[in-house]
Amino acid sequence: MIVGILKEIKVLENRVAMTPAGVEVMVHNKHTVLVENNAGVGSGFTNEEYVAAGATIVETPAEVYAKSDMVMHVKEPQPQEYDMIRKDQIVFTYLHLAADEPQTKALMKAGSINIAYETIQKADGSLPLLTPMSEVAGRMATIQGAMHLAMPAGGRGVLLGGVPGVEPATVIVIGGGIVGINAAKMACGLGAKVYMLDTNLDRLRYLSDVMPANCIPVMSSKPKLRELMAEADLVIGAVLIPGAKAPKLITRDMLSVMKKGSVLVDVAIDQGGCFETSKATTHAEPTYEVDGIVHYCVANMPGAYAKTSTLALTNATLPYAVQIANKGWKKACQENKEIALGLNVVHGKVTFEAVAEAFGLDYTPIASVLA
Ligand SMILES: NC(=O)C1=CN([C@@H]2O[C@H](COP(=O)(O)OP(=O)(O)OC[C@H]3O[C@@H](n4cnc5c(N)ncnc54)[C@H](O)[C@@H]3O)[C@@H](O)[C@H]2O)C=CC1
Ligand SMILES: CC(=O)C(=O)O
Ligand SMILES: [Mg+2]
Repeated sequence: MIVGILKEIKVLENRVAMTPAGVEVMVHNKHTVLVENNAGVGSGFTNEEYVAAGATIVETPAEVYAKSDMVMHVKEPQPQEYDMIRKDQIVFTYLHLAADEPQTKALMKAGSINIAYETIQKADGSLPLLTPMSEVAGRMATIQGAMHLAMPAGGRGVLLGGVPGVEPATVIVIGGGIVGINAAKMACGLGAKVYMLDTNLDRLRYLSDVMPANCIPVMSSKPKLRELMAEADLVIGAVLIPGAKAPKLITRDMLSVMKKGSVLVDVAIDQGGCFETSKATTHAEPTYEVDGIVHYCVANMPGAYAKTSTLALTNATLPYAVQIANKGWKKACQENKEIALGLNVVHGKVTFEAVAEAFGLDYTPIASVLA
């Protein structure tokens, strides 16, 4: 198979979908790898390193799309790429379709096979290609929240850990999954008072076992959220219903009980966001203010720490990419249910129920496209 690695074009996105080490593995499996010019530079990999690993450098994204059987990105294809995607081409990347109707329609029109990193799922419910970036984004959420609590950044001037004789800040983490536990670990380490909210009682039991004493896991409910909003200095949104649009848990009226200059970091923004007042921002202009509350809603947070993130992401994606390249998408999906669950749009049909539901489109079960 010919595998094409595209250069990321989202604002200040520095990750790349395959490292030179990954190219070596692909070439060893008898595949041809095309890498767009300078695709790896933001992550510290030169064209020469890719060539030494066996790749061919191509100049333009149009050439990558025109020649590849499977294209790999990190972030979703951008509007200027929609017309380059070919019928029957495999597109393997983060897609986050339930929050993005234009992209869903564009991929349907293209007739491509679109496999989303974020909905590939193991039998135990875990999301192996989302996990590494959730680890990065969770840790980063606390760092960004702490930075934006500084007054020059628009915040209320509270240091997360306080100092001897002065109380620490209160951090609320909504969603106690991978993003949530990583955010809370950092906030606890800095000495904040941390509440973690989740609706899954087993998860709350686990958090209660493993987290330090300054972390308080509590059952998530609207009244509890409303009560905690009044106390919060920093709120981190980290909920997920896999593949679906995020539920809006903090409504605009709830901002009125918050202290002015508090900070909301909506990590779930890639699935549409869990605060009613969230809208996606970029690393170039990451924050805006609503009713005196600072909002940070960057949809590709790990792109800012590209050297760590590219290695973490490609450790996870490569084994799946190799299976798809070795077997073709259909056999890879037939033999590995985890990959089949990544199928979101196939030959114009929406094969992920939550995406179809989000836009009132017809849903086609995966089994019928694999038959
Ligand atoms: N903005 C960015 O750059 C990035 C965003 N993300 C996003 O962060 C979000 C969280 O991802 P993960 O932590 O990996 O997911 P996860 O599946 O590990 O955790 C989600 C948690 O939310 C909980 N939950 C669901 N509904 C809830 C509710 N109503 N109230 C409270 N808790 C609820 C679940 O029980 C689960 O424990 C996803 O939308 C993911 O795509 C992940 C990485 C980077
Ligand atoms: C998961 C995701 O949206 C990201 O890594 O950018
Ligand atoms: Mg997106």
